[in-house]
Amino acid sequence: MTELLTSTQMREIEQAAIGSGAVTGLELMERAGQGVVDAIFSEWPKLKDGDRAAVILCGPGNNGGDGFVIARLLDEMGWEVRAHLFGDPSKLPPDAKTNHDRWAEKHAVLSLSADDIYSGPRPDVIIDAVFGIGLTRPLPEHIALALNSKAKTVWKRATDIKTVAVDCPSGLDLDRGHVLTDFDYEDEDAHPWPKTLNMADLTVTFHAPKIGHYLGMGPALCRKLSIVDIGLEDLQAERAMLGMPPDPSRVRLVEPRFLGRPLSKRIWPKTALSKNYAMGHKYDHGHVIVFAGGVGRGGAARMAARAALRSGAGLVTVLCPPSALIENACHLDAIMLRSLAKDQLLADVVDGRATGFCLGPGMGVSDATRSRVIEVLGRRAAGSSGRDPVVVLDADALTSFEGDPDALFKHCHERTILTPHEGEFARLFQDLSGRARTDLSKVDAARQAAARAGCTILLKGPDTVIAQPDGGASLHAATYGREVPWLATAGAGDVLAGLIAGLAAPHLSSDLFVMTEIAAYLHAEAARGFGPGLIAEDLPEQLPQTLREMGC
Ligand SMILES: NC(=O)C1=CN([C@@H]2O[C@H](COP(=O)(O)OP(=O)(O)OC[C@H]3O[C@@H](n4cnc5c(N)ncnc54)[C@H](O)[C@@H]3O)[C@@H](O)[C@H]2O)[C@@H](O)CC1
Ligand SMILES: Nc1ncnc2c1ncn2[C@@H]1O[C@H](COP(=O)(O)OP(=O)(O)O)[C@@H](O)[C@H]1O
Ligand SMILES: [K+]
Repeated sequence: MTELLTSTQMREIEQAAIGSGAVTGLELMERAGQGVVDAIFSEWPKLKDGDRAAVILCGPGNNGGDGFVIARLLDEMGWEVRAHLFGDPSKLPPDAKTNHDRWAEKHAVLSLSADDIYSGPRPDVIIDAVFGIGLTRPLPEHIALALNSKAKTVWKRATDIKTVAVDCPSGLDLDRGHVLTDFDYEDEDAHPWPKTLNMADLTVTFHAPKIGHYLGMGPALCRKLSIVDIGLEDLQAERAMLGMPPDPSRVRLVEPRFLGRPLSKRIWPKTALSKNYAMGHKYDHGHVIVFAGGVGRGGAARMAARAALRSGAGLVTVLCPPSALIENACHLDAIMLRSLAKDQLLADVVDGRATGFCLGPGMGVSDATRSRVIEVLGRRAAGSSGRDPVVVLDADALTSFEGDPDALFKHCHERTILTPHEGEFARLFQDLSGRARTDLSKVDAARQAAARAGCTILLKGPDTVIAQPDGGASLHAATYGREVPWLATAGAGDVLAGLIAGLAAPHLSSDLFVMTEIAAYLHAEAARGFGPGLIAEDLPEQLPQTLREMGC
């Protein structure tokens, strides 16, 4: 699956399946438990050999029920199994109780505390089936201590003991990717990570990944994600393939897959790009205008301009103050250059054929930047194209509106995109910032911001969220095998702004949201292709190879 579900959506899908009579809750629990066991042997085939032992940690809900299924299945395979329960067995929900009782007929059910677990013999596998999508509040402290990844070091060769999380490492909020905690931070201001961390070697989830698997701390705690089909597939298929407008009720992952299968390179991103059109004239591919700052501050804009030209724009022009003309002329060839004095009108130097604008990188935080942004947002569709020019606002173009964001939002139109990192986002949307949004996921914060600003928002990070005002949202994840920590380098965001402008400016390109998804993907793929040691200048130069590899 390439759609990420909320806990509520997962419950609805499960309830619809049970309500239709297609399956019972008990059958789903059996498939879930079997799926976890299969995933373990697929990940570590050697565990099939020899005498093996498991510790199963079960919680008070259906996640715990999955745990008792796993305990029974491993026991039937000859494993030495110890099951621990947190909670009162008489209060377990019906299916979990059935599986608990089946286990308890023949085996002891131990209590769940660090002392009880770690005083026992060394297992090969620890199964964390304490909480899944039903977590509503921070873990009780004694459970957090029992689940602390460091606790298993009391056993020899602790790093060889595999921890497998059922649905998620317990304590992770699957809607937000936060760890709920109400005790002991190491140092709340410096790094708001909890003191005890529950990290899995493998996380097995059911039907589809949940949003929290991909946001915030999710990937660091889940480490590796396996999605198990429990037979709900036909009931809630994905609806919106990449390249098509997003389904506002879902969040899609920006990766070339659909319905669990790889998407052909002939479809995405190729068909969304204007350079598929063999007869195209350079103006058909759009003219992007990038605004540069003053003397010595033009590098950011030049990198954005180069990314715009490499990604598909037919023409790119850098506009700079007259004083910076010589500096820029020394650096630019294929990219055109014009000077624009502070009091000069844009219309004096840019004709109506400009189809894309990129403002912010290196421009300076000032009233002059604000005025230019508003002037550019006032330029609307020219001629018969019917499409407003795309306007990408990044960095200083955003910060210039700190304290008065409505002055920006009232001018934004549907071909506008704001591309903040968390710091810039907080300046425009203080109440939705990382610190403020305890009850809101990064995805919902970006959705609300997009609705407020009336335009598309790309909120950066290893978990980059793209959202539009109708709630359509996607998540580009540089995680689970696509890590590119070396992309956290000065100027990488400037390149992304230029990429979006270059991809979305052509007349024949798909809509802004779809092109922004492609930009985020290309950006990370170029960084992956180049590898460690990357600096921002390398990104535009890597693009031809990346585009070729993506079949464009
Ligand atoms: N929804 C589905 O489609 C399926 C769900 N299954 C399993 O069922 C799980 C969901 O089951 P539940 O909805 O029962 O939820 P959980 O088992 O995740 O937990 C719910 C229970 O924990 C309690 N609780 C929550 N936070 C607590 C805290 N901090 N301290 C103490 N108690 C706390 C709740 O009051 C409730 O009793 C999934 O994660 C999955 O493992 C599977 O059996 C397969 C199908
Ligand atoms: N750890 C990371 N993994 C993957 N991508 C990252 C990571 N950190 C930052 N990025 C990406 O790098 C870019 C940095 O942009 P930004 O913060 O605006 O930097 P700058 O202003 O220096 O250009 C963004 O596209 C962001 O998503
Ligand atoms: K769990």
